[in-house]
Amino acid sequence: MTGPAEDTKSQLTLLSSKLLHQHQAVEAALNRHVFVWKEIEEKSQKRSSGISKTSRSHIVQVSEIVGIHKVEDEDHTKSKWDQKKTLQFSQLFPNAFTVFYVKRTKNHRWRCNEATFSCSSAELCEQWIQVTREQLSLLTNRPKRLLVYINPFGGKRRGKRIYEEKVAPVFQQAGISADVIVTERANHARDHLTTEANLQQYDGVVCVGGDGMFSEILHGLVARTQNDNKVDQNRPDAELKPCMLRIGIIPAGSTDCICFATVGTNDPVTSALHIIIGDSQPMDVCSVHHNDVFLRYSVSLLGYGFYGDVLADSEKKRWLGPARYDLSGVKAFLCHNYYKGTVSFLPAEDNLGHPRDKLQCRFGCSICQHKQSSKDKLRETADEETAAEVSSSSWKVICGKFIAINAANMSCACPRSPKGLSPSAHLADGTADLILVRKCSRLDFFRHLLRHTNTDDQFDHSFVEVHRVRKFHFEPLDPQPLLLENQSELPKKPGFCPLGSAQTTCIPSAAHSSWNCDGEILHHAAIQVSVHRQLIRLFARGIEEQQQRV
Ligand SMILES: CCCCCCCCCCCCC/C=C/[C@@H](O)[C@H](COP(=O)(O)O)NC(=O)CCCCCCCCCCCCCCC
Ligand SMILES: Nc1ncnc2c1ncn2[C@@H]1O[C@H](COP(=O)(O)OP(=O)(O)O)[C@@H](O)[C@H]1O
Ligand SMILES: [Ca+2]
Repeated sequence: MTGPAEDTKSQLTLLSSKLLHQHQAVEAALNRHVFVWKEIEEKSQKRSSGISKTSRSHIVQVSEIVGIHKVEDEDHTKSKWDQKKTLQFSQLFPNAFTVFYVKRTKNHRWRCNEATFSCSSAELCEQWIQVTREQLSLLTNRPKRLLVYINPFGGKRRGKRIYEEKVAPVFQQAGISADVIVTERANHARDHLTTEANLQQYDGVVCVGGDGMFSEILHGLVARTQNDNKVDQNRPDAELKPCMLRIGIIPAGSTDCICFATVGTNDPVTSALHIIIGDSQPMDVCSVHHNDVFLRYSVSLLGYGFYGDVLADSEKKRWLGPARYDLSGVKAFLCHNYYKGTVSFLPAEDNLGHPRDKLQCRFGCSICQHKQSSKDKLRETADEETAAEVSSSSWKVICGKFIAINAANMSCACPRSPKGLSPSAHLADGTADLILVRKCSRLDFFRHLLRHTNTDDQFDHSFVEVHRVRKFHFEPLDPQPLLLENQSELPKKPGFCPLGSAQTTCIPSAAHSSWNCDGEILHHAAIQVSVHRQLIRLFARGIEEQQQRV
């Protein structure tokens, strides 16, 4: 908190002078928080026109300045054409500097804007650059050195190009140095982070790829942190140590749900700018165990049934790129499998809201800032038997036939479904939204799916229920494959689903489905899941409520 004296200090003008901007005289000023410039009206102009126009002023937050540079003859980050223009400019106005800053555009996209100012002397130009850089150096949340992993095969295989053409130039403008590793195999990044990387020299880790690549970084960093702190990941009740390094995501994958749900868009330049200004978004992580053996962590979707089947089928179609999910989605929809099982869960406290309360997690979300009380903690650490004594609202058990069981630890918003699987799920509240879709007709399931793409409530169906939970377990019931509808019409080849007929049936490839854990297949159907509140931090800020324009 800043007191009144501190407030006055922060508003003190550090530098103020008349400069030239786009052939127009401006009064520019810098204090600890903002850089402002205002067009100066020529007196003679005012008199002759007889109208006093309000002069335009521009305000840039210091926290959103990317960098400041002297206009030099040579700038290798620019194209040949831009270099030529810069050369001409610097000959006309020798003492000029350019400020690079964040500009908000449509749909949560950010761009790096620039404004050039020429000064009356070389000394003044140097002074502007030096004082502004001093202010930027006071912003200690900004990373200086990053470790970057690029998956060259993610999404449309554009990761390397996206990094080199869109991200590296802005990192350079911001004075960030990056050590880049292009991965050579799956789990290369995870293994390097877990055992090899010298993490002390970095202020953050960046992944260029999709949700699968993010998952590698997550597993590497969390495992490394637990190993360093002697925490046993195999214990489902272990209190995991939070990771110190923040993670940045440059989206270059197929779904990009983690980036989309934490930034509001899947745009590489926007992500790079959130990294540069040092944003920080805490995030919950689910740990998944099978019989006291650690399986994986998840931050977005843990899906059994429909999304598990989509993923298992899509793995065979990787060559199709992002379209594999649509094809496998249609196939799983037509197969229309359901699975028997028992779900038990520990509901979250009422003060953490409800999946249907329409309170979406946004920048500065108050639900995510809510501190857990000691009573809540006690209730959470108690097991199923003793929990009943601690609180009346303890573990609940539901048996049934499910088309899908989805645990959304965050909204899971992505370009396919801009509001996500659970539009009101929170990024950092210590809970996940558990969505149970019971056996229903194909038409009803289609209606439910369709509502993920429009504004209708996907939970407003008799066969769907949703709970906000801190932990849950799943136990599959039936060891035999479940066959739907006309058994007589079964195709001979297992796993083959004839397309185009609503009456056709499909043999599930197994009695059980598999779990889709952030895009990775889990081979155990019986799992125990706990949400670990704010275990990691991203270079993001959550989705901004209103578009502010500079
Ligand atoms: C009728 C249209 C229905 C559209 C329903 C869309 C719901 C989409 C929800 C997506 C949640 C995504 C959660 C994130 C998962 C990712 O971690 C994970 C890995 O991502 P990566 O490859 O980038 O590493 N991605 C996925 O598992 C992909 C899930 C995508 C599922 C797409 C399903 C499409 C269903 C189409 C059914 C169409 C029925 C049409 C009948 C004629
Ligand atoms: N060099 C590599 N070769 C093959 N697979 C890789 C490589 N680097 C990462 N992977 C793996 O590729 C998978 C998909 O990566 P991801 O970046 O999420 O793309 P997509 O969104 O298209 O699935 C992940 O499981 C990751 O572990
Ligand atoms: Ca959550």
